[in-house]
Amino acid sequence: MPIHDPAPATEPQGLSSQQAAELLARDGPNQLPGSAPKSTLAIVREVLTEPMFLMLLAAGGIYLALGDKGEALFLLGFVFVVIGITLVQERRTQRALESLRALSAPRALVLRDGQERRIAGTEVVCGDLLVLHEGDRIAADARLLQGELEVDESLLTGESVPVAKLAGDAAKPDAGADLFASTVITRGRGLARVLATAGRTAVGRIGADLARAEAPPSPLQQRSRRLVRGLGALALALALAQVLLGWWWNGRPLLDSLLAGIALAMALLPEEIPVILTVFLALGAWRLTRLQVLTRCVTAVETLGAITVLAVDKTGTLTMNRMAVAELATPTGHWSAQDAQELPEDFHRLVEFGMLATPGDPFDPMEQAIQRFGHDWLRGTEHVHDGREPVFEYALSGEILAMTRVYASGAPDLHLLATKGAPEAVADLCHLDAPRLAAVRAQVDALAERGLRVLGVACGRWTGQPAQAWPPSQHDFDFEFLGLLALADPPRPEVPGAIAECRAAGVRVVMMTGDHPATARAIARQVGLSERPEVITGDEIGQLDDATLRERLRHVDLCARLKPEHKLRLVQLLHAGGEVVAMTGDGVNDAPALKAAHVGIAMGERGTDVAREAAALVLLQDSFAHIVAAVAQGRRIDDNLRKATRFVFAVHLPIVALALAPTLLHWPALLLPVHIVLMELLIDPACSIVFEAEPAADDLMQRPPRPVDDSPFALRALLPPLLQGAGIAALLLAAQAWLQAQGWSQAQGRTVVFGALLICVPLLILAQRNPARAVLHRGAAPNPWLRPMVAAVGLLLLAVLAIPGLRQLMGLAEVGWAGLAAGAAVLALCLLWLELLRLAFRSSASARRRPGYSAP
Ligand SMILES: Nc1ncnc2c1ncn2[C@@H]1O[C@H](COP(=O)(O)OP(=O)(O)OP(=O)(O)O)[C@@H](O)[C@H]1O
Ligand SMILES: [Cu+]
Repeated sequence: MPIHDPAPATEPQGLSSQQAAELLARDGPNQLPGSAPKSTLAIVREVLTEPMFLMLLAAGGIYLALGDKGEALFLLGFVFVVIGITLVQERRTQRALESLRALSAPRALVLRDGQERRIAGTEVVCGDLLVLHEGDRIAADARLLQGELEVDESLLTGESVPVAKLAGDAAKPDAGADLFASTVITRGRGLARVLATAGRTAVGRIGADLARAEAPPSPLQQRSRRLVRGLGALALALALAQVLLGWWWNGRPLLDSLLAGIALAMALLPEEIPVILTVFLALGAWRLTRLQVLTRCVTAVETLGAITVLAVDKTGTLTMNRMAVAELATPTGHWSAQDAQELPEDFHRLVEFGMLATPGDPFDPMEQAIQRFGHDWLRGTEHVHDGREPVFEYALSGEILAMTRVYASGAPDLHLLATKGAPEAVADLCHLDAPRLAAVRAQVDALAERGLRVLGVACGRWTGQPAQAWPPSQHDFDFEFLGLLALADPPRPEVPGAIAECRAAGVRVVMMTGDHPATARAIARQVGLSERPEVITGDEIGQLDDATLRERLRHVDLCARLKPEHKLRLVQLLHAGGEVVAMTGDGVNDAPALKAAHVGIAMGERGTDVAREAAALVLLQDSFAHIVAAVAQGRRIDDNLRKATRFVFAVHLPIVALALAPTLLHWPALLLPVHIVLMELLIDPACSIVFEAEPAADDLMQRPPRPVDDSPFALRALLPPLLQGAGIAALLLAAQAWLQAQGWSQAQGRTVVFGALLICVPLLILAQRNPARAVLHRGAAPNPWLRPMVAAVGLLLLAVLAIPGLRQLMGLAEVGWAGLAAGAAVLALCLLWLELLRLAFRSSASARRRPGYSAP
């Protein structure tokens, strides 16, 4: 093996875009079969098996049997309306989910026309050159041509130990250079040529189902399922009671009683609840994409609103990740780039070895900054060694925060070493004596205090037999300490505002960084993250037991020099302490912590595939402000979910009461199936469209996070709407009784009651909006769907009152001005009841409100 680097013959070009397009057309997209979107047919089939639909059919059938063709046609006509609404809703939801899936589909970095290009994984074709980095999921079967990799192939082999891959020949089969689609690179970089795509890959052949396993149901989903099951059973029992009571007790014909039972069951079935959940979360996720936040796990949308701790890394999230070397320090001197005209000779060796310790064409912005700096300030000197490749490399590891590159020299058994890394680690490698160590520490602190990221640089020589066995550790060399490179990375301008917003919202922000404590503290001060200067480091964390660490965590917002396993432990401890934790991360090693957090957030721009796949959310633009905006969006969705749930309960109670009470009171039937179907037709879109579009409350980010286990289905949450509904039911029943006593016909009474009930739908929508405002108050941010909803109710009412055929079909009668007056009076009383309830609950709520948020 030659010691001197064989210069690459030509720069690899990759395919041309035209070749790639032709190959794509010939071979088809690089996609494993499976996961096709739901077809219209499947949706229709789903609708056809829904209880609501079956009951509509049954009711229509009974009307036919009774010889009431008009009613039968009317109900069967609704069947189509119901299918239509469901289809539209499903399509909306599906579209939202599909656009998410398309965005989160795997991507690949390829060389095309000689340029690196990031394309969708499905567009990779045979012959493409893949540029591979640590943390990538390989897009297709390929052969490694350049570089060295370690790959996790557990997906194929079940073997969890990473496999080493060495560059091989593109033409010859070579097991050591073969890469397989869907396996993950855990270390290294490389260039590989694609050999097979789609179903022709190794995974494709074994038919592995890589579609992400469905996430387990969230607590909210579990609760809603339990509720739906309970209400369903109740509906069945009450409907049965209704039939039997009507038949035996009231002596009505069986078919009539059956109709009444079906009507009651329709009113009771809580089919809106699951619809609300799916629609709100799916559309919520879709709305988040507009904030450049991609949702990989839809239930995270709901958890976002309950976040109490936001654990963020520093570089790229709080800062711009736009690094530049700002200052240099050697044991004897200090240099600052500001106002400098030239770089004195004394600093040349420091910069030269800083560059030698860095790949020539680096991926890491920090390393790019070092190369850029060197090229700017050492231009024309003999210290720049472009194109010189090391013969061996020691990578950065958890144990030693430094990396060494080994170069061949002119002499056959002499090698030059260049090292850079965390200053402590480099000083340690150089075995500095106590006074020199103290001097370096003072220099590091002074630089870090200004928010700079500090790296130590050292050089070394090694005389030994090359290429046979390299010493196992960097500690086996002798190094000479050259000095410090200090890099500036300015804070993002939007971060201080976003952090203030978090504080107002009762969300604690904790910094978890791998950087030096003093740098962490300085950046935290610059962005206003914490007034508490205390920093806890990874080493300290390693020495504390869980109880002590949890106690410390209450008072410390800054965690520095963390390794990934520390991050995992911190997240778990916060979790165990009752916090709801969102955490950002980007590296391969961050994946476990991202999974452990309630909401793992991967940084899309610099994040690895592995981090993305472990996270629930992916930021398409790495900015802290987007996270905070997403939290606000999560809170809004949670609010609206609660409003819609309250509405469902409030509006169904009067319907149920008006269907059930007449049987118990020996009255003739008041609400018929047609009425109930008409009501349901209004309720469905009210839930899934009007409430979904409800704008955020003004105090959304000024109140503490909701408790995690605060269920929207708890009795405490449902008491106000149940009382609203009960009051309205009582008023409507009283109206019917009073009108009958005044000698109005049964149909006239029903007309007044049904008309009032219709108008109560928009009233009840308004009543769920903001308890701080009167029911009829116009909110500051209007809901675009409110007017159409009110108009629809008005038109419907007008139609059933004014069109004689329709009126007769619905069992209604002309009521005249007296009827209108009676209806208006009932509605006024309903409104009064809603207002009284609102005021009562508001004062009890403000008495109960917790005294502000106190940091745990
Ligand atoms: N390419 C590198 N070469 C040498 N040292 C490095 C390199 N990358 C990181 N280090 C050292 O390792 C330390 C930890 O790096 P790490 O990448 O874990 O930080 P981080 O978690 O990215 O920090 P942050 O939270 O700011 O994003 C750095 O402070 C630096 O001293
Ligand atoms: Cu309903």
